[in-house]
Amino acid sequence: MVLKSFVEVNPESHFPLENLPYGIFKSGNEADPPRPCIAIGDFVFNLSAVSSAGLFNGPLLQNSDCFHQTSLNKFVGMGRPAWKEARSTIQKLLSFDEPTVRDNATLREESLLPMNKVQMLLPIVIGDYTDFFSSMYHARNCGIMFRGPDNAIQPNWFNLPIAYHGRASSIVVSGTDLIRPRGQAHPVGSSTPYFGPSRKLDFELEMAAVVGPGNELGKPVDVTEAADHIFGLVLMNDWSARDIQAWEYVPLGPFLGKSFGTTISPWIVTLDALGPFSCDAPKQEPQPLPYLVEKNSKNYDISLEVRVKTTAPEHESVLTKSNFKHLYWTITQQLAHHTINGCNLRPGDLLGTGTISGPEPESLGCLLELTWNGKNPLSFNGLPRMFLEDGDEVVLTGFCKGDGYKVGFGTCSGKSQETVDLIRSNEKEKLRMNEALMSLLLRLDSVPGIDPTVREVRRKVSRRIVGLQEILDAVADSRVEGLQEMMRKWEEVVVEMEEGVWEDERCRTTVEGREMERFCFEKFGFRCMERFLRGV
Ligand SMILES: O=C(O)/C=C/C(=O)CC(=O)CC(=O)O
Ligand SMILES: [Ca+2]
Ligand SMILES: [Mg+2]
Repeated sequence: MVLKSFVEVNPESHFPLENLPYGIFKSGNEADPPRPCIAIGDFVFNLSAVSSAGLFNGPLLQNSDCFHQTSLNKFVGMGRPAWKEARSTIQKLLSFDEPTVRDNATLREESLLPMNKVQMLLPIVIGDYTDFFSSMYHARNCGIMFRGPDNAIQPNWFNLPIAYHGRASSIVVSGTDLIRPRGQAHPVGSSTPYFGPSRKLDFELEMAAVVGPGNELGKPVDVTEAADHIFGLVLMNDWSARDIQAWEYVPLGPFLGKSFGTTISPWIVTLDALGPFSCDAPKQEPQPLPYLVEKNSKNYDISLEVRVKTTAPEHESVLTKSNFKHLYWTITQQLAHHTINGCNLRPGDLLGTGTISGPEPESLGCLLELTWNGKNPLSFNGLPRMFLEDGDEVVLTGFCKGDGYKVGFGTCSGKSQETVDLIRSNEKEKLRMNEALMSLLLRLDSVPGIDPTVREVRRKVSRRIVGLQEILDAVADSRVEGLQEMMRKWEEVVVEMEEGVWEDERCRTTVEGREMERFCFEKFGFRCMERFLRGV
């Protein structure tokens, strides 16, 4: 039976009375501090206001200040009895027949705020973040790509949940722009590594467990009690720069290829809300060692989807549809394994599942797999596409399907920032690009040009570099116009110059022309500059 709230909830909404996910919101009023809330339909329910009104009257919460905090850490650290008490109070207060909030106009106005009028922040202060590698399909695909089919999955993978220690400081909430990372890479077939913006920016469809009560240093959590240490789940995108990652990860694992950004959804859906959607986890063969054996090994049936919105007007593609139930290692096994050496977890720590790929080609959880490391481009709006470009917005979503309702996570989205936007907002970025153009001119000077054809090419390339400097200045100076207008003008100027200067076949076919192209790609790596320099 569908629970009914006095707050109207559309059947397609991710946030009915059965869900009640937790977040931290900031109201439009500058003076109001961030506060805990839950989502109900299109509203947030301010738990600080509810607590101030004395409505959390159970034994664990009535004298607690856990809802007057700027993060959920204190509440999640209180453990399952407090979570259950809060859930039952909130569910009652919001139910259709309960007059306490429904019929109190002042309290209603204070506690129920339209979601589109508030800003959602990171729900927790994340002290530590670990990312697992728990989908067998993902592990196998990566293994085939990197090591070939004969030893795709390393022998340890079936015996323990593999993970790496991630970077907590760069975890951001959905809606935060991402800056394309720069780093070292070493393309196959090249003799030297280069430095520049990543050419293989990727997303990873993941979910992550939010740790509730932690454990004392030296005291592992038993796998049968691990669920009591998990408050809930969020959607997570572990952005990955595949070129940087491939060059750096042997022998100590991922480092700068992943630590530049990780996005999570603002809503934490509790394990209590997910309970009705639990399902059997895959059978594990060989049976793991006793400390990882669960009597009931549970996953959750959560449908997941990734869409990408490109800068082409209104262009959106669904890239993949997967499901949380495909994970081989459960979140409780992950947590038990994490603590088995005595390592202590703390409230608010985040445990990523790893990329959640399924068995079908349509259920792969990252572009690395979907394009087979760039070998099989996808088609975006009719154009071939291997990895993410500036301005692409990646949107993860996920929900459980109940009978007449959904228990969902909302969205987890992030956009790789447009370079023009960066130039305008960041003086250092403009300087960096100017320096790159200057060094390009210097380098051009060192290309010998005795042959008249080469001299001619050099002259044309240097004119184009000067043209680029002018464009850069124009973009940076023109602060009054909107971004859209700026983009339109930028593209127009680029096209104009392409037509005017780069019409000569020789520029594209000479060694110098190709050298310039490679150099600019490494230095800038962004779409319009590349196209401009390539003249295509
Ligand atoms: O199988 C390998 O050698 C490496 C695999 C990966 O690094 C995959 C990866 O990006 C890990 C992740 O899903 O975060
Ligand atoms: Ca990952
Ligand atoms: Mg990442």
